[in-house]
Amino acid sequence: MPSNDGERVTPVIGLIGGSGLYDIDGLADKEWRTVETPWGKPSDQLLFGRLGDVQCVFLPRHGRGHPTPPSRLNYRANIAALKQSGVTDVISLSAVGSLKEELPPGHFVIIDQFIDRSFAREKSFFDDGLVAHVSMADPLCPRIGDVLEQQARALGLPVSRGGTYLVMEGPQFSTRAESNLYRSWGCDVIGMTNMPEAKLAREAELCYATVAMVTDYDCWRLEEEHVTVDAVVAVMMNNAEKARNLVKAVIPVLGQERGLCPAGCDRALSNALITSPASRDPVLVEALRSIAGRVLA
Ligand SMILES: CSC[C@H]1O[C@H](OP(=O)(O)O)[C@H](O)[C@@H]1O
Ligand SMILES: Nc1ncnc2[nH]cnc12
Repeated sequence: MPSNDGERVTPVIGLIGGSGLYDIDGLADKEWRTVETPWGKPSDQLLFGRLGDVQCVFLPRHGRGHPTPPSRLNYRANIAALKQSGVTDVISLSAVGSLKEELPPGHFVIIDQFIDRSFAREKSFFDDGLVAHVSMADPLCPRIGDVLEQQARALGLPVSRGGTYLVMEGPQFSTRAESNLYRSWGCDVIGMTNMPEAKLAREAELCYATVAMVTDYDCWRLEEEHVTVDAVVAVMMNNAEKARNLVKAVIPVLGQERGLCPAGCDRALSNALITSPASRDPVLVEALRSIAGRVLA
């Protein structure tokens, strides 16, 4: 378990593996464990283990074997399960389509912004009886982003720092008009899963960063075949190896004892609750203790 003892944190690293990444090798003392949350079941059991002295928890976002589509993922249970497991820092590993010529398949983008066009998902832990508004101005943790960038460059991986990930509902891929619209908005990559994941991570005061691994050019590039699952999976076989190497390089750095996050991700709820204590729903407050206990008396 992590100790978040005042100003000192012993990090526990959470890894959310996307399409094509259903396991993580190289961990010692591996054990798949069932974790229940007040929001129901996460996508699968969580894989607990350690790399050196650093505790890690891996969750296959769609479940092992990929049974669950993006709109049916229980994002709240996934994030709550990581939080309840003591995770402090989350790395989201995701397959994405490219919306820019200069981001070819095989390229990694350390995302710094999102546009959330998903609409059929539960997006908050908070509800009637306890209302909270966290800031999403900077939705990703720059501290983790720095480490990801340094280690990716040291490994010689093709990587860009910064980029906007457009989150679509799916499960169908985009029409060409949509793809061109998102390009006209200046978006860099497109995927179906990182929202509301990043919003919920912020509400749970988790540091969260995304490595978006380009698998295809979506459907806007006329000289290219439009995206298919087969194409995504073929490229992911390659990307997965690079992602595993990146994770193994990043964990020993991120896992070192540290102070609170300079970006404030781990204190996101400090100024976010608006419902007066007397007006709070006690049942909801009890459920919220697992993710927001720090700010609930
Ligand atoms: C198999 S292609 C579409 C699928 O891949 C991405 O998933 P993830 O972010 O979990 O890697 C995309 O968002 C879609 O869910
Ligand atoms: N083109 C694309 N659109 C949405 N999600 C994706 N995941 C991988 N490629 C994608």
